[in-house]
Amino acid sequence: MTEATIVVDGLRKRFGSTQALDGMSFAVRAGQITGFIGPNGAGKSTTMRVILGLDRPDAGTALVGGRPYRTLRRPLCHLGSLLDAAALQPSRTARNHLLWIAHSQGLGADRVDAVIEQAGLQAVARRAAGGFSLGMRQRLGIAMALLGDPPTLMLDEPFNGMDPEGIIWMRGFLRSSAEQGRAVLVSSHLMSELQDCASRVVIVGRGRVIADMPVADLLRSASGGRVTVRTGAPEAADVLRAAGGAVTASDPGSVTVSGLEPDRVIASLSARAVPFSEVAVHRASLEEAYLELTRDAVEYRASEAAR
Ligand SMILES: Nc1ncnc2c1ncn2[C@@H]1O[C@H](COP(=O)(O)OP(=O)(O)OP(=O)(O)O)[C@@H](O)[C@H]1O
Repeated sequence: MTEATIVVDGLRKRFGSTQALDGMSFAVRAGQITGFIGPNGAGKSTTMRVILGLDRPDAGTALVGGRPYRTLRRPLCHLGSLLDAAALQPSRTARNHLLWIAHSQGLGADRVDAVIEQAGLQAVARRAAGGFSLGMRQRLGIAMALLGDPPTLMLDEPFNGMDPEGIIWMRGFLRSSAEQGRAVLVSSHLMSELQDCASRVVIVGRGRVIADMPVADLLRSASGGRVTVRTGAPEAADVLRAAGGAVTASDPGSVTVSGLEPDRVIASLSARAVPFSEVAVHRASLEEAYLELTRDAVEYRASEAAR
């Protein structure tokens, strides 16, 4: 297993009566995009702020490369982050903004030109950042995160305000960062943005981790092993039950069964000469899997609000 670059262990944080973090623990590994996903208020931003030393936890630890972020001598060379894309000095050009940060970290102008190119900002680098769209600000934030060429990136809602072209660009950027060996933690409350991009997801609700697993496993568990058979044969459901399947839906044109592999479904029907025309394995989208897992966390919030 690759070395973990961010390790969060047992974080707790209370704001007044709100328990924002309630035992948050997970690790982010090199060469992977880890999606950090949860409903509004689940504690994603607070966790990221704690990792950066911007909020102090009531309990627990957050380490970057084995050390607290605040103790790192050149932090931008360890962890690049995008937390609030709107936080800019509006009259400063994008390039000057980057030069200013680079200078404060002992980095040269060569790094500034490199990240302007990596973030696709060449055409607007000499314009005042105050006039940037949110999508352009996100790109400027990405450029800032890359200044120190860090092994780890942590991005809070980087798809916010991006147009479809920007979203595709961002996915490509995240993918190539992971391919280069970086550890990438990306928060989002939209699963669809991370589909086909994250290899692992940490799903959170109510300040703690609900699921932490490879995306492929999450999809497999959410699909529930359901198989739909297109058949008009009335005996199909009974045959599949007799083979050990649980029939979850049955209508004149099809039967849906769980607990049987597609091969077994085909073999059972064929053995009894039951005619069928199609066998389809149900694949859950990441969105469906996520909604299934976070339903309780969301309902909790809704019922709290209703009180
Ligand atoms: N500075 C603060 N003062 C008071 N409450 C806060 C503060 N920061 C966060 N909270 C509360 O802590 C909880 C977690 O918030 P957080 O922003 O970490 O969630 P999130 O998962 O990032 O949500 P979102 O998807 O909406 O950004 C929320 O109930 C929020 O209102």
